[in-house]
Amino acid sequence: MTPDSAAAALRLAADRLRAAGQPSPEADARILLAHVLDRTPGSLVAAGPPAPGEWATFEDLVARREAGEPLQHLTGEAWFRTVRVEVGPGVFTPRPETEVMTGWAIERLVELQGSIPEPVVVELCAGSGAISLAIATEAPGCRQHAVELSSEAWAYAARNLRDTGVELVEGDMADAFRELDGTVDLVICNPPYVPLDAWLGVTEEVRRHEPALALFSGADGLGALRVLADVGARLLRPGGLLCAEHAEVQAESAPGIFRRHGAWAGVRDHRDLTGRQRFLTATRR
Ligand SMILES: C[S@@+](CC[C@H](N)C(=O)[O-])C[C@H]1O[C@@H](n2cnc3c(N)ncnc32)[C@H](O)[C@@H]1O
Repeated sequence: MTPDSAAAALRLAADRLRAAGQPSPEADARILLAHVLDRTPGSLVAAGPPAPGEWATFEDLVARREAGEPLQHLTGEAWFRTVRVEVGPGVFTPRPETEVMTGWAIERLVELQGSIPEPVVVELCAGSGAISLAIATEAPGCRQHAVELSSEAWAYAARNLRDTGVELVEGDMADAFRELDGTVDLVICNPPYVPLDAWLGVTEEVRRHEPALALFSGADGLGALRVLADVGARLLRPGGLLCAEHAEVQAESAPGIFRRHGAWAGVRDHRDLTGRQRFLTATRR
């Protein structure tokens, strides 16, 4: 039977999600009902009872969430800093920890715009394109390029970056943008980095629903970061900046790759909003 109010629908859904072991049952129920009713979660208090068709759709989404489908796959969207991106099966859902690294890049680009009219930016491992879209939105006026290896993920990025002017290429970062060698002002990358022995520490939801190509990169998880140290050195002009995300357990090993490389100066590691060491920055010598 259709519940007689939005509040009753939310209570029923939250009870089901709690019983299924979902960690945020109330928040998930609100986001799903808001999605079905095409409202913001904050405006649900003013919503009337769902119509029978809306209730059927909501129940279906709640059942899929009970079964462990990511919330963002059910709504088809994820928020990243100031932007919304389309996500779903086949593409990595952008994470809050990456927002801090992207903020570091945006601050540097805004500073650079004081002396360089159109800074050149390259994003490697673009996934949904969330990082490039945030840069295009928050530091407009840069000349932006992005590359993604997976054709499924590339298709999401192509939709998310349409109308931004970002040049988006499907391919391997190892060979990307050779025509820009030595001219780029900033390289940003959130590569795959989960060490294989951390596989069991990855939640079942992530293991089942995130593409393996987005997560893993060799036994120690550092394969893509080693490639990045070479590719960044090739692309950046002297004094150009690089930032790259890594796992907390790589707080020594990931910056170590750049310190030992020879092309990099000023290698530093940074913390995310929860205080964990999650991204490195370096300057091209
Ligand atoms: C952790 S995800 C990050 C996606 C996005 N930048 C973000 O922060 O949400 C890593 C991405 O790198 C892509 N990738 C893996 N190896 C790559 C390579 N050699 N060249 C380009 N992209 C690669 C994966 O397909 C995946 O989309």
